[in-house]
Amino acid sequence: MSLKINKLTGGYTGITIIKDLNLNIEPGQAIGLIGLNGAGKSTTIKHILGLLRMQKGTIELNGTNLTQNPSKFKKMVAYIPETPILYPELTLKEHLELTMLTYGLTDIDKAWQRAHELCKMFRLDNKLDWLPINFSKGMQQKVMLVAAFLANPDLYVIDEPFTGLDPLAVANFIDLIKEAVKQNKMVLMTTHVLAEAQEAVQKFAVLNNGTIEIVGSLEEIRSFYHLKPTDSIDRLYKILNQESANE
Ligand SMILES: Nc1ncnc2c1ncn2[C@@H]1O[C@H](COP(=O)(O)OP(=O)(O)OP(=O)(O)O)[C@@H](O)[C@H]1O
Repeated sequence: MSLKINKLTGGYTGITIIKDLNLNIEPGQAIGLIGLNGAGKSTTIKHILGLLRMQKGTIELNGTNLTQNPSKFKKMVAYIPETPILYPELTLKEHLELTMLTYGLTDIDKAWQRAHELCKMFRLDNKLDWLPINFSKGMQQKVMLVAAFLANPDLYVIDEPFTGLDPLAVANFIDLIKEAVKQNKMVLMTTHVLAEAQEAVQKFAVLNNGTIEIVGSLEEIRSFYHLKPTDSIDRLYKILNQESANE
């Protein structure tokens, strides 16, 4: 049981963005993927979601190879995008029903009990008949969260989780990630908000020049990039910027 990305090389037609990227996530591990704008965080995520064709390398989740068995692989993954993706013609209730169907949740009573708990947590419990057009951006994001945690997959892939959520929702979200980690789930989240992310993840992976330069705690990363104890962690981005300018 684990996510294993081995020597991934990929990107877009005619453009290589990711080069020989290796990353492992073990059960019960949450990793923050960090790097400058344009470093390739979203591109890496798109590869894990099977949305881009790899040029080289392999991606395996719990022994299932993404290229060889994409449908089995994708059922073990829930994606929480930065910009919510909802069906305009489906109500919140119908989105949740669709999630139950897609992820094969067979115990419907138990699934609805969990759905109600999650909706209550994000103050959506009296909005089951609402359509996405009636929701604010933050509320739409919460619908994505409810659906993902209802799906209860082995791997959560989360893009910039904290933008647009109120502090109460951020705290609830972090609690849900911690709970998932306790249940041996895996989490990969991209973020620029290191302080909040640090509450949810144990380690960060630094993406630079198309590859992962180091995976470690913020302390280990500080030491890897020779940051002084008095330096703010934001200085890391200045160093990465200089490194990519020298490439
Ligand atoms: N559809 C696309 N076609 C071609 N190039 C793309 C496409 N999407 C992104 N890129 C390029 O891929 C590189 C990595 O972009 P990506 O979106 O993965 O960065 P990121 O690390 O997620 O950045 P940010 O922090 O700004 O979200 C950039 O140079 C970008 O211009």
